[in-house]
Amino acid sequence: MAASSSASATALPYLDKTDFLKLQNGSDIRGVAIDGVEGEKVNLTEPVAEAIGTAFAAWLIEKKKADPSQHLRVSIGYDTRISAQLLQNAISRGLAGAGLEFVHYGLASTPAMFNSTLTKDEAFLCPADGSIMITASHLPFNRNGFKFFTNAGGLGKADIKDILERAADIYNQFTPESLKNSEKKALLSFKKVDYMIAYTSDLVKAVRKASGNIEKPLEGFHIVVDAGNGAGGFFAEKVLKPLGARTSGSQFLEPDGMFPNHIPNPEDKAAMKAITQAVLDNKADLGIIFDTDVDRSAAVDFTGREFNRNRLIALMAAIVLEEHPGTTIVTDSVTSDGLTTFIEKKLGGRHHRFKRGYKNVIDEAIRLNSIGEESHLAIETSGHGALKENHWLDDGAYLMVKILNKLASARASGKGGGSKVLTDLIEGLQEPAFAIELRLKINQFHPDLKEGSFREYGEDVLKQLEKSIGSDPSLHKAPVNHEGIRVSGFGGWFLLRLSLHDPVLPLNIEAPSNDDAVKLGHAVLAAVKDFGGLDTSALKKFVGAS
Ligand SMILES: O=P(O)(O)OC[C@H]1O[C@H](O)[C@H](O)[C@@H](O)[C@@H]1O
Repeated sequence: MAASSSASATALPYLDKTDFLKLQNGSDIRGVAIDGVEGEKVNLTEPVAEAIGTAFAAWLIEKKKADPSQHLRVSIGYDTRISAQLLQNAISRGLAGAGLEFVHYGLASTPAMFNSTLTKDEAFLCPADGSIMITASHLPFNRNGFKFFTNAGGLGKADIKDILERAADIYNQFTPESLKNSEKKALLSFKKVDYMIAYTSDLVKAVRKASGNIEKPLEGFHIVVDAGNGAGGFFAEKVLKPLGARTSGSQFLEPDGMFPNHIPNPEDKAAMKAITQAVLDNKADLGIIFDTDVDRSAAVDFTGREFNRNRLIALMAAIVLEEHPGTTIVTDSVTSDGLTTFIEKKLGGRHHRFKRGYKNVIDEAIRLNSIGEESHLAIETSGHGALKENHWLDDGAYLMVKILNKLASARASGKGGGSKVLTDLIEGLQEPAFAIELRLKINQFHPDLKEGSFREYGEDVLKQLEKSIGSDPSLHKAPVNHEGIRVSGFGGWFLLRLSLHDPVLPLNIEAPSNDDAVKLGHAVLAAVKDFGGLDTSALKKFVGAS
């Protein structure tokens, strides 16, 4: 392990609970880990990360009702961000200081880290009692953060708040001696394994099994991967090649935390354009793209048609509903009306449109199963997706495995090669001619906001919108809606809701034409225009009122 800079610290700057709570991002921790962006001060320092490590240890000991002699084991992995190793070493010191064992996995994916809590194999020092992924997903290079797992899944919002509150107390009790002591302990207990071997071999086995135990079920397929210089490069080498696929033309597989080619994010237009181009240039059968830490993915068929957002959900729903007829597909709130029709009328399933947030969607699917409604797939337009058969693990790589299974089994049953089998699966999906997302910022410093509570202010905006559409006969509020205000009209719909993390009201509009979308935009603008703390400039520009 690298030497610590924190251990030489004499006095750390005082930080209170609020400083720590600012690092919470829903069910993740995220902050600025290194300098390099003007105006963005580092707040995820090494001592802060060390305190978070100790706090997670305390949380885990309580959760597992472990006694101190048990030495719980925690696996730690990271994506390609340049601050990864510093944070890994700091959080390891925090765990070691609290008497826990830790195992470094090095470059890994978020789903692999969760998987390490389920794997039963002492050769890989598994199962881990807890697991930490160091990642900030698709955010810029200077950010980083942590996701935590136990075998019960990813930690939720309340757990993260608890850990950050504990971390604030721990941080303020650090002394030069205690920091030195945890560094010594960490050096003594350092262990490293290449867990990605275990994880990728599970993925390979899954595809072989689905094809009827053929060793190279993807022989003859040409599949290109775009990892955007994130952690997903392993998929070409360690999954596709052993299965027999040709992967030439794959791009940006090398780890580079400056992300020099494009943002690793299947929701990003430039990223999707890059993989589409790679498919067409290489005349490949299929393209696969991942986000930085591989919990999100998307694909591209041989004609360059993107399987992302609603189309990815439609494709996954078609695959899952073949295996589990009638099952419920849980999705996020910004999915299209056409997707509902497709899932319910064409595939014979039920579409349960829930809230935004991958954890919300997964937890809802688990809840439905617990009350007797069968659900096998929880998936977001963002490319996050989890299947019941895969322990509800939020795993972009496993979504792609399901697609590969389909290719391999179609070929094995003589239905031909290529990815047309996938394209055919979503035939009949109606897509809106026009779709847009506008993000309306709430100015937290505006005098209209009482004590800066943007949530309350956002709720007031939503209430006003609800009132206003009630008096417009061309607009109809969705009878069932779990988040924000969803309204149909002019052949389309809009949804205004509070962002999960930011002082923002995202507005999604889908309509048969730009003109219809503008009419829906006008309806929203008319309702919210008097809210001085809401920045409606993007909406005004869209409807041509600026
Ligand atoms: O509410 P928003 O700001 O649009 O963000 C919502 C999104 O945030 C993160 O990216 C989560 O990983 C997604 O699961 C979630 O859907």
